[in-house]
Order: sequence, then C-alpha cells, then structure tokens
Amino acid sequence: MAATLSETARTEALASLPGWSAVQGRDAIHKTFVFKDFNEAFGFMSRAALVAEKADHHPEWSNVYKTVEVTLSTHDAGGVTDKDIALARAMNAIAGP
Ligand SMILES: C[C@H](O)[C@H](O)[C@H]1CNC2=NC(N)=NC(=O)C2=N1
Repeated sequence: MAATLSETARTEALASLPGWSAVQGRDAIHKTFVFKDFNEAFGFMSRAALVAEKADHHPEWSNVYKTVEVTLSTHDAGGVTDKDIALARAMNAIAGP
C-alpha cells in the first residue's frame, strides 16, 4: 500500500498543481473545476473516470451543471499519496488550460 505524503511533500506537490488545495480537517486534496457548460463538465468526468478506473484509484466527486467538485484521498492509506497527486495531474491535463 502506498504511504501518505508528509505535509512538506504534499505542500510541494500542491505547488505544482494549479487549483488544488489541501482540505481542512482531513488528509485530502480538493479542486473545483468550472467548465463552459454541462457537456464539457460531463466530458471531463467521462475521460477522468477512464483514467481512474485504469489506475484503480477513484475520486470523490459531484457535478452540478458545469461545475465538478473533486476530492482526492487514498482510502486504503488514510490520506494523500502519490496516487492522488498523479490523478490530480491527469485531471488538470484532461481539463486543459
Ligand atoms: C480493492 C481496490 O483496489 C481498492 O478498494 C481501491 C479502489 N479505489 C480506490 N480509490 C481511492 N481513492 N482510494 C483507495 O484506497 C482505493 N482503493
């Protein structure tokens, strides 16, 4: 099982992940993605779901119209691991600039 990142390592990783921040009161990271419309938001979720399933690492997320709220944490490890950082990076790449 992957080890949770130290606070320093997590902070360093977050510095290279635009839009992502640490969740207060829980070892997890969060980002609010806002798209042009529902079609863009759901397209993002579809592509991210394929990446997540392939990695066997799944987001906590919700969608309202063009907004997708994402929280990442490795449940088996009880906190943020490299798997969450990798998925966050992939999600940023999928969402585009
Ligand atoms: C059995 C299976 O590999 C595990 O339950 C996986 C599935 N997806 C997961 N996703 C997340 N976010 N954390 C996990 O610990 C996790 N574990």
